[in-house]
Amino acid sequence: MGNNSTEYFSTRGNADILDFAGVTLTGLAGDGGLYVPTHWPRFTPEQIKAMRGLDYVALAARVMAPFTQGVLSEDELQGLCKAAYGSFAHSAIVPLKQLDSQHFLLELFHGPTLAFKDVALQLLGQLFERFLSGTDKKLTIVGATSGDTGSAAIDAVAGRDQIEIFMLHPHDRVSDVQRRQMTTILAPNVHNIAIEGSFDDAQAMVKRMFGDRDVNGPLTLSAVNSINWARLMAQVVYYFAAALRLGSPDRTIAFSVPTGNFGDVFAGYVAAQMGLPIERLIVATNVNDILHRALANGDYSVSGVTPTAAPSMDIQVSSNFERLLFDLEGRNGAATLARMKAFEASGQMQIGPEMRSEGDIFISARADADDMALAMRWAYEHCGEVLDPHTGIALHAARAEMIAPHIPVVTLATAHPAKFRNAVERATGVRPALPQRLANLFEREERFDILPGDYDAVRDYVLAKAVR
Ligand SMILES: Cc1ncc(COP(=O)(O)O)c(C=O)c1O
Ligand SMILES: N[C@@H](CCOP(=O)(O)O)C(=O)O
Repeated sequence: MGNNSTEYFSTRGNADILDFAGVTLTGLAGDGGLYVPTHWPRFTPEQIKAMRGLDYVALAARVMAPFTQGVLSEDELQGLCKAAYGSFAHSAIVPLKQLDSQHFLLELFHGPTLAFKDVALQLLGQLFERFLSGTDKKLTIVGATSGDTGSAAIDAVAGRDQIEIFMLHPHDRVSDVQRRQMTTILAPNVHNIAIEGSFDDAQAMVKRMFGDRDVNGPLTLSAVNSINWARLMAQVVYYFAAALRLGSPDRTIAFSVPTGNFGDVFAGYVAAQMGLPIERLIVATNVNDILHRALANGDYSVSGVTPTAAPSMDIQVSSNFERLLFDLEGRNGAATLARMKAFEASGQMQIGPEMRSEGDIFISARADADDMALAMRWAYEHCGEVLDPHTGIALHAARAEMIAPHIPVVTLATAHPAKFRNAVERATGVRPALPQRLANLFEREERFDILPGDYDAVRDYVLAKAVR
């Protein structure tokens, strides 16, 4: 690690300190915690003003450079971002649309797999290539998906020589388009596993494999989920992009974010720590509302996962909430470790009012099926916009929360509506067509294995199939 490298430590305080290349390749910290930079870098208002007019690639490199210091220069980052975002179907990469006098949509779904995950995962694919090339290292990626991370990660690494990927999704709980986007990629380094269980079960198995010496020893594991710091870092950029277009830093902005694993909205929190004037981050959940309960009244208690029409948000245990808890605990690793261990044992955690008030940039709202459908209908009938269900939930929250009328509220549009054609048709009467690049998706051959929701079965499968 170079002397001036940005350093990363674990939220649980008991893992190796790494530089940017180290955290990117490692994924989950050795003590089970999540890596974060040892301090949040901060831009002055003048530095943010100087970002006005940069195109997305140049902006991305400028915003991310403080996190890659000592490992990648801003110029090197620009080269990687250019390669990553070349496959996006919109020249603005993340176009911003106005809905009414206060509300805006930030479209994050113009990447190859039609969800916001591409913004980070296309870059992560480039980063892996950069850090592995010239070495004889081989990475085995184990990931869990409730529908979108899976295809975006597979697209980013399919066919790469030094990487093999095992992606777990909950059987029959993702949309047919989402499943086919993963299971029709037949590259030999891609393994799709449908597990009998929920996304939470899949995510727990993935984390357990990282700590299992019988797996993470013979294999060198890495992560594509948002437990990997590089994922979040790339997502910080679009908060800057939207806010700059709306007049930041001279104006404060609110964002409404459809939330499941707390990664996307945590990236907004990071943008605020870096000096972007964010008025509020609205955490929008579906009926799997643990985050809404936690932020509204301190009750972070797990209940069963209910399948909904917004399946990518059918999550209860939100990985990145630990990164927020770490900050709310005053960045105290021992306190965070004790809190997380107690939660893992009991499935319950109380967050006191003083601690919640430290995180008062967040507000939250929960949308049920009717709220979601009404918001989707409003967007279609009043603005001519066909939204996917996840975006519908965030738009419901954006309109329900009382944000002062002079503050623009940007709803993150996280997926293309065609990924959820049946739910969109039920809500709006419109059946969105698949974009040209996926037009023959339903004619392609699928390949995946179905496994019981049992850790040993999944671990044995990975060990048997992985090429060492
Ligand atoms: C379309 C869509 N919207 C929202 C979310 C929730 O994002 P996060 O898990 O980062 O909170 C997901 C899943 O990550 C998703 O796929
Ligand atoms: N909603 C996600 C769940 C995984 O979240 P991640 O951001 O941690 O990868 C999905 O679509 O897979």
